[in-house]
Amino acid sequence: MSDDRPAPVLRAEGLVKTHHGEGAPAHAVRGVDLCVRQGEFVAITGPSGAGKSTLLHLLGGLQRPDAGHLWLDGESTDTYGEARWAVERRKRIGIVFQFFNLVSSLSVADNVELPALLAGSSPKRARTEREQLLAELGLTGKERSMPGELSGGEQQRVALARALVNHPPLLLADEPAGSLDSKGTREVMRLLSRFHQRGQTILLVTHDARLASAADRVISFFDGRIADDAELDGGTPPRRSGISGVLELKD
Ligand SMILES: Nc1ncnc2c1ncn2[C@@H]1O[C@H](COP(=O)(O)OP(=O)(O)OP(=O)(O)O)[C@@H](O)[C@H]1O
Repeated sequence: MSDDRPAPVLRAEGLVKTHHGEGAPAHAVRGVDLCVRQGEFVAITGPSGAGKSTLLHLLGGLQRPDAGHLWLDGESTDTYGEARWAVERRKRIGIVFQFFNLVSSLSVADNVELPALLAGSSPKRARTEREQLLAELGLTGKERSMPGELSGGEQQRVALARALVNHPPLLLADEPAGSLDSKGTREVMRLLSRFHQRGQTILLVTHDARLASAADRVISFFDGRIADDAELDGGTPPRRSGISGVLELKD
């Protein structure tokens, strides 16, 4: 049977992650199957402690699953170690976090250019990419500023520029508006929507259902599992596996 849907950018099967802290083990991700296709804007929403951030960390290779498999652009990540993950992430996955995670000792320009240089871009190319992105994100003139001199909203826009400078096929965003005021929140969501409209594949984690409504597919995450998966804006709804809440999206 032919399948004319866009190719999967990311596919996960049977992901499991338990955190072993001081108290009882936290079963943060209990078996997740997921497929994100090129051009999708997917929001993962759910209550605090549901396991959303852990799932995003697994999908971005920032943590390793206890069980399960993950493919990026159809390529298995099973054999990736830390170093390989760092290389692949630089090329394939941009990540923005709630608290920006900019390098405080580097200027705005250097924060944005660094991942491009690490990925092998020439200084000229890194500079051109940085200039274009900062202009697009309304940050022209802030190049020489240090992150601590910027508002939260501006810092998150710098983080967005840094995440996108290598044109990664996938953007992961973990509560990107979680530490912003309502103006900063609107701005970040507007920018995510704009990049999505241009074809950027985005996976957004948020506890805020209003922010999730900017996406075209919303996954409800509860107690380490996918409880619901819904297309908001037409398209073919993903297949569901019923009450277990675990998606079955085999290609
Ligand atoms: N590094 C860790 N060590 C121990 N337990 C952890 C760790 N990270 C997360 N947890 C636990 O795993 C569970 C899921 O946490 P996670 O941060 O993934 O949820 P979340 O849905 O993103 O929550 P929030 O919306 O509050 O960020 C929680 O019980 C949390 O306390």
